[in-house]
Amino acid sequence: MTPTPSAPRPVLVVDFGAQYAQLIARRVREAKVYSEIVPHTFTVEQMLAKDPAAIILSGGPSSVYAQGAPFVDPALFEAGVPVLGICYGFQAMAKALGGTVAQTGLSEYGGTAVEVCQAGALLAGSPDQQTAWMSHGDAVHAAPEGFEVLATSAGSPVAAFEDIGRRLYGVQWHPEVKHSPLGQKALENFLYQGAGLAGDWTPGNVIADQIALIREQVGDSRVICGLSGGVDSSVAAALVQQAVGDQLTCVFVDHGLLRAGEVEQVERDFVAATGVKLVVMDEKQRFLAALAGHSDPETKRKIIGREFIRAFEQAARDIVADAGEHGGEVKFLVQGTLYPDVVESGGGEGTANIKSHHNVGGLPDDLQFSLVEPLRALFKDEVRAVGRELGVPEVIVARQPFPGPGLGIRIVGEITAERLEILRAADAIAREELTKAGLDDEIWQCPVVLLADVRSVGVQGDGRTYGHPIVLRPVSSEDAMTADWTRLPYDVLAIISTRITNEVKDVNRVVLDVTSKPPGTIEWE
Ligand SMILES: Nc1ncnc2c1ncn2[C@@H]1O[C@H](COP(=O)(O)OP(=O)(O)OP(=O)(O)O)[C@@H](O)[C@H]1O
Ligand SMILES: O=c1[nH]c(=O)c2[nH+]cn([C@@H]3O[C@H](COP(=O)(O)O)[C@@H](O)[C@H]3O)c2[nH]1
Ligand SMILES: NC(=O)CC[C@H](N)C(=O)O
Ligand SMILES: [Mg+2]
Repeated sequence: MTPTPSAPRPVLVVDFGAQYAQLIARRVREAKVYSEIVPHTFTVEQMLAKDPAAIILSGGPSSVYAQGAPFVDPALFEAGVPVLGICYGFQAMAKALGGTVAQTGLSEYGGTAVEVCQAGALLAGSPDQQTAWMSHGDAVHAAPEGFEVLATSAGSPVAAFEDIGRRLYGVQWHPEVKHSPLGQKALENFLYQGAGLAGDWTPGNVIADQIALIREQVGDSRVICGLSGGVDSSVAAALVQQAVGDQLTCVFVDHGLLRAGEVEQVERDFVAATGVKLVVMDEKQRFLAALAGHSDPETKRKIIGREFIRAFEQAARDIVADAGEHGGEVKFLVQGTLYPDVVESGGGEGTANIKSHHNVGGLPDDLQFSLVEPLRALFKDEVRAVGRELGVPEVIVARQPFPGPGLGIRIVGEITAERLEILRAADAIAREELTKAGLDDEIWQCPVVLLADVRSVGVQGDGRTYGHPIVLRPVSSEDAMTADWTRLPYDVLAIISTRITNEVKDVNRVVLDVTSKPPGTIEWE
């Protein structure tokens, strides 16, 4: 498999199990510096192999002095790479370099007053007194030799420090959260002054770089793109089309797990809007047969991932056959894979496997295609920015996400044609009413889920029913890594509930999911 082309020199965020590692990476990108997350199990060599422009050590739940706590190899500080430690990362840095860290007896959670004794480079532009958002029980009591103490707070004798000569910096608080009003300023001080970075990266930079990389990777071969009509694959297809023109054919797989009206919409609107060559594969029977009898979410995801590839292989054979003797092999498969798909699938870099996204962790071992994934390093809102810059129509760029495995991961239980029909009907009603109420822009997406293995007693038309519940899962999010449930108006919920229970057979109850992510994920499987 040909590796995906490389990204620019990254600022690595080393994740010590922080709630906010993603957020740190995003804030760095907002400062126009490219950033990636790596697990703390990465060795110094593995980090340096990525040629980092700087390194940020994240917070984390452990205590640096506890047995088995993750630690920082002091060799990292000898490598000449600028480093910023945040909270746990700050404490780990202090300990590794000979400072002392202990419990203070005064934990600081939430907005905390910080006194800046000298601003130095890291806190340049900060007033003497500021509020910063803290979340810790341990504190640095003595800074390592060579460091200047920049700030203190009631519970943190050393709340920030720096060693300008060695380009090492640290803060006890969380500059990445919006509740630290001067947080972004401190991060930018680190990136621009501390690490001397230019701040000239934007998601739009990706376009020229990726077009060049795609040309280099693909040469004059034929390419297919798995196209769903969603944001990611549409933007990926637009990029590849700019790079290699009509070497590209888009392949839309109708796996029978789509929502009502979706095939028609992609066939008609997408082609009209973009002019791409599109092949539609009717693979409903293949997927249904392969999924029969399976109810475990990961098993379903792996089957769907595998069958997608089988369908792409068939499409590739068809394309070659159609082209006759003029046709070369189709060696490349373009996918609209994003950074969150990679992170959640375990990323192959030591992060936990939350769920196997069909296009990453769900790929079969015998994959023959080389993957072309120009958006693999980006978050969704960044992909939308790239799409807008490429001129992809707003109706596509602004679309709510819909997962590749579709309704297959929204039926909790075994997938059957009958259950798909029930869910498709309920989903169509929810979407219609949300659109009618003008709520589409307010929500990120609203999965509608059928609890196929659950039944409850109801009363309809004076008779007893024993039907299934439908779950509504409206969420708001910036990048799908974290989400909150959307507070939909009660009257809209009431209409949806009444219509679903009246119009969809076998459904006698509608429930609302009021869980944020974490702890719940957006989809139920
Ligand atoms: N029905 C489909 N036919 C062909 N390829 C698909 C289909 N569904 C998903 N894919 C492929 O899997 C990738 C991941 O799917 P995903 O749903 O994350 O992205 P998307 O559909 O492009 O965008 P969005 O997240 O906005 O729905 C897609 O980018 C596309 O390459
Ligand atoms: O293409 C996809 N293939 C998948 O296997 C998959 N699983 C989840 N999703 C979508 O990803 C986002 C985050 O979802 P979760 O909170 O459920 O992990 C949400 O937008 C989900 O709809 C998927 N998209
Ligand atoms: N948020 C953090 O990184 C906390 C660090 C450490 N666990 C403490 O309590 O001090
Ligand atoms: Mg999709």
